Amino acid sequence: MSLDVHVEFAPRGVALDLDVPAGEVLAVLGPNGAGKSTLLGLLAGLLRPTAGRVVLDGRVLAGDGVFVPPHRRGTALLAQDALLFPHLSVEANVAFGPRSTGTPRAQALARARELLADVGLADLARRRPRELSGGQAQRAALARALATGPRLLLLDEPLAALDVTAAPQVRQVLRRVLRAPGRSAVLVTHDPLDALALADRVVVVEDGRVAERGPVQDVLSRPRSAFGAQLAGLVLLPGTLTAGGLRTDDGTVVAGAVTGEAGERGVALFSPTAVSVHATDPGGSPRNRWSATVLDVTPRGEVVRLRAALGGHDVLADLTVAAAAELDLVPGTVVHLAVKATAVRVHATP
Ligand SMILES: Nc1ncnc2c1ncn2[C@@H]1O[C@H](COP(=O)(O)OP(=O)(O)OP(=O)(O)O)[C@@H](O)[C@H]1O
Repeated sequence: MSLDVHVEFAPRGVALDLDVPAGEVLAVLGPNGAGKSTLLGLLAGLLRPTAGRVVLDGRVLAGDGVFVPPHRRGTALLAQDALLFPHLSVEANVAFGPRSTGTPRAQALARARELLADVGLADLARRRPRELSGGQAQRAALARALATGPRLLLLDEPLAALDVTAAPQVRQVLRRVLRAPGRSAVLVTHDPLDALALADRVVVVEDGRVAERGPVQDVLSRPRSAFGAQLAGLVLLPGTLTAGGLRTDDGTVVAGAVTGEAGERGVALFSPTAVSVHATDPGGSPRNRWSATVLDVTPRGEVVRLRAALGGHDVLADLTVAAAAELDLVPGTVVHLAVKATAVRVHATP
């Protein structure tokens, strides 16, 4: 599967160019109203482009006078809310798509149970949707989306409606499902962690246009667009997961809350506001204490942003102007950075 998109939707000022090579997951990030949902609508066949084309695997889905309706596109959409049929059991919800395209009942149910097992819901197959938690319902909706055997999965903020305990579980399930061979997807999200954990590449959409694109870690660590820069409020340290965090390739040990298995590649991520800066090793409770070399200092409104080299990586820290004045932050100075382990998220990446 490969997706080639060059579309306009004039009523909303949207004109987007993007492609998804076979087997890749593309994250679409951008501010409110940028055109992300419009893009998914154009891909799913809910909106008809005013110009341009959507081509999936060499087949024109929209454009050149062609408009393939949603149910014939080979795409499946997973929305923020699970939207399960309330009167059907979970397994009947999952079997619904295959049944409606003529798959015999027994076969559709068998496939539904397999998919429910894949998303960790084998034991809940006979329940009604109202008897599921939000995270379980979203996993059932994912199984239902997969049941039609889509060539392209479209995910619209799939974790946004979930609470802080359910989101990591569903993110893990999504990660496994999206990494299955040959699976391609477009994932609209607000959360850079979703992009890091689930996607190969990212496009940042602003004002209906692609503002930047590239591998997720590149865009998030060296953003060029305004929205990307907003996300770049984050520090990203790539490395290998350990039981309690991550070790970078140059040996920095980072403690944090880990999602994933020791030995997997991943990133540690934290906010520059979580970093405290000291002239001498502060000792004490924060579990992450590193020495780093000052690269530069930039005023940013109320705070001063310090960029320092930690091994081969840049770390950012936001300090008050008073704190910055007390420290001698000239380039080349060695400073001590401290970050509480509770402020650090470590996640496996594709
Ligand atoms: N149903 C609609 N009718 C008319 N205009 C719309 C409609 N939905 C969205 N728009 C407009 O189209 C533009 C793109 O909106 P879209 O919903 O695609 O953005 P988005 O990036 O998905 O935003 P969000 O992150 O808030 O969901 C915005 O200017 C929006 O106001």
